[in-house]
Amino acid sequence: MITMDDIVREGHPALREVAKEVSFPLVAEDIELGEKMTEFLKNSQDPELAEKYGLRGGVGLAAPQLAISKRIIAIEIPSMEEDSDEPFLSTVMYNPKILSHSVQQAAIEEGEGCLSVDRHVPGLVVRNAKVTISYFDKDGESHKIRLRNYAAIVVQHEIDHINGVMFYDHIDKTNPNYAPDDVLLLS
Ligand SMILES: CNC(=O)c1cccc(C)c1Nc1nc(N2CCN(c3ccccc3Cl)CC2)nc(N2CSC[C@H]2C(=O)NC)n1
Repeated sequence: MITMDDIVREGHPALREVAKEVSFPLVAEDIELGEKMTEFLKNSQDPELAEKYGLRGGVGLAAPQLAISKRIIAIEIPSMEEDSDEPFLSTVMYNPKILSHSVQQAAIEEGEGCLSVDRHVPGLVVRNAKVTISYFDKDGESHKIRLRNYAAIVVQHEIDHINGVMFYDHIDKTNPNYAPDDVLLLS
């Protein structure tokens, strides 16, 4: 299973590379990798397992964070309703691509965290509020989905990783809390 020891931290070159597309049909290794990334995110969200294995909670993970320079991301966003067992978004995206996005921008009011960044970096990470994404699933099927708000932010954060971009690259240097007047602040 993937633990925090497998996640590379700032300074590792893989975090600043443009990752390579995967080809289809996927090799077994890339299918298994996606499954292990999803398993990590689920474990990281389980209080007992997170405690037991010392995992930081995450809702997204990109292959470059495992020093694997491939365009693979895993998203595991739990549903907002406490009682529901179904996650809001649970998927492994191969060769994800932002096809289009809204003019409207959004940011997490409390800022963003990253499993590869062992420090608190304050500031607003202003992103597109809505994005249309294309990606392939493990069977090579093509998908096109529209995401908004928190899910859109998470997917953009992970797609940044496969392009060698870190969330703090987006934070305004002179005024980290600068908010464009019509940005949607999510909390
Ligand atoms: C500096 N302030 C902050 O970090 C910050 C501060 C407050 C609120 C938010 C919302 C913040 N921001 C933020 N919180 C998260 N989590 C909240 C906790 N959660 C989680 C943790 C444990 C169990 C289950 C779960 Cl669900 C996991 C996800 N995740 C991200 N990001 C940025 S996009 C990719 C995503 C990611 O997975 N990062 C590792 N940002």
